[in-house]
Amino acid sequence: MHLAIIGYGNIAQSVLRWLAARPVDQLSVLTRPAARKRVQQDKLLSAAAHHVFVTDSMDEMLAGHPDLVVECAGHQAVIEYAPKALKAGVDLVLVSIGAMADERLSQALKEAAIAGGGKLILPAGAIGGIDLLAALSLAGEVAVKYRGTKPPAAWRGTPAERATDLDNLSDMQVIFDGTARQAATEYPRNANVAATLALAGAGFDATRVELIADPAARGNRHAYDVACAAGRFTVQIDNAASPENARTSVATIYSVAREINRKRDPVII
Ligand SMILES: NC(=O)C1=CN([C@@H]2O[C@H](COP(=O)(O)OP(=O)(O)OC[C@H]3O[C@@H](n4cnc5c(N)ncnc54)[C@H](O)[C@@H]3O)[C@@H](O)[C@H]2O)C=CC1
Ligand SMILES: O=C([O-])CC(=O)C(=O)O
Repeated sequence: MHLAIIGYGNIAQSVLRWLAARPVDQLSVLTRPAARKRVQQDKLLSAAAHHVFVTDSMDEMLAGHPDLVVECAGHQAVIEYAPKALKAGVDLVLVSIGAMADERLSQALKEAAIAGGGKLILPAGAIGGIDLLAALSLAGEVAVKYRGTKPPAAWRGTPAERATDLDNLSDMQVIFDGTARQAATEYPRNANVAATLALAGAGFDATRVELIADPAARGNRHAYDVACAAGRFTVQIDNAASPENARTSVATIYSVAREINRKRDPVII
């Protein structure tokens, strides 16, 4: 298998650490130009694959004909690179799924997938139960309410800083109440789960979202309720935060790992 990864941050490096136990044949990594030399020297790469290529050019990456591209670099990188990969006919795992809240970008990605033949794969990321939600939403209208809770530090550098004094919170506080579209747009590094639920279920405008800063939180809690004619269910996960990026839950890393296995294994679940 030839795996290509866009970005070389917490998720990318953690996935490569996991790959060392079962390396891929070829690995291409797309970094920012300033990081390319440093990344080339990282021993994680040679442990994760038999042949390694590091580049800062998407065209160069696609010229190697990867079997699967995994984007884990953020919403701006989705705009820059995702349509190109799909147009080239390569399957793409979109980790920064909240970028799909932009209708024009979402439409452009679908059109690129149709034109090129690459599949746009939307992973479960930090949440679970997406299989059931997507199935039930085929049976009729679903009502979905999501609550995302993280420690105050995970909300630094976001609009939550204007809503509350993150450094002096003594109790949990709702820092956002609105739609999944607003949440994914205003919190691009913290509300991808809201977008995942919206895409699997009721859509970006009907999915209700609360984001909460909680000084007592030890990790990232994602909880949601689903109600529809075919049934009701509730999911709650208390995710451990990634050591390298407290905003990102460890489950996200293994959701990417699962998508890599789904591409290379004969039996998939
Ligand atoms: N679907 C889900 O449930 C989740 C999705 N995410 C998404 O995954 C993204 C990555 O998460 P982490 O790895 O924890 O973040 P990170 O900040 O540790 O790593 C992102 C890396 O991408 C690089 N990058 C950014 N723009 C780039 C570009 N144009 N070209 C090449 N490299 C670029 C950065 O330099 C950085 O090294 C987040 O920004 C978030 O949008 C994160 C958590 C959960
Ligand atoms: O990793 C998580 O806990 C979820 C996250 O950041 C997001 O939804 O963007």
